Amino acid sequence: MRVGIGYDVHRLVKGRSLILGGVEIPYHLGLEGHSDADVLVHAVMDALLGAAGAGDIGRHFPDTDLRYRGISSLVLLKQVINLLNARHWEVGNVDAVIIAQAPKMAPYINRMRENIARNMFMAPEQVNVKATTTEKLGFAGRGEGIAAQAVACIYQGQR
Ligand SMILES: Nc1ccn([C@@H]2O[C@H](COP(=O)(O)O)[C@@H](O)[C@H]2O)c(=O)n1
Ligand SMILES: C[C@@]1(CO)OP(=O)(O)OP(=O)(O)OC[C@H]1O
Repeated sequence: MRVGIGYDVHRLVKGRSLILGGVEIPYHLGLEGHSDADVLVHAVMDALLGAAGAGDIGRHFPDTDLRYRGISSLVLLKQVINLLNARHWEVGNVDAVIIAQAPKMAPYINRMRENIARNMFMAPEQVNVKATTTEKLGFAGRGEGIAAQAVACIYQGQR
């Protein structure tokens, strides 16, 4: 069994959609990035790749590659799972936290969890998503960006 950690930050800007865990959240700002900038899914992918000793998302999906421009991060998540499965890794569970002063994530958490689990070929019970503010401290607290952290546990499946 192995564990991995993932952390990502994206800047909040005007003129972009706010997509977290594959859910489009109504808000006057969205996250800037080459892909859909789904910071939550990025943290989950990095946790999975880290657990497998397989680098990080920047290495697998470079932001200089036009194929990834505007892509749904859930599509990339599925590719990460396929990569892990090809190395005989199965995922035990994933736990993640979104760090955002606003908007309120609670109404969307279950859909995020279901989206992430579905794209990992897992049951929703194997995925946990949480949210916290930073009590208005730091970049997240000032609403300049959103961060996410994740941990993943993987194990070698039957060959
Ligand atoms: N963007 C957010 C942040 C937090 N929540 C929920 O509120 C609870 C309390 O947050 P604190 O930062 O004050 O501890 C937290 O446990 C989440 O359930 C949220 O929905 N969206
Ligand atoms: C996901 C990728 C895919 O091109 O693009 P971004 O959305 O910019 O995300 P980031 O976390 O900055 O880096 C990983 C990128 O390679």
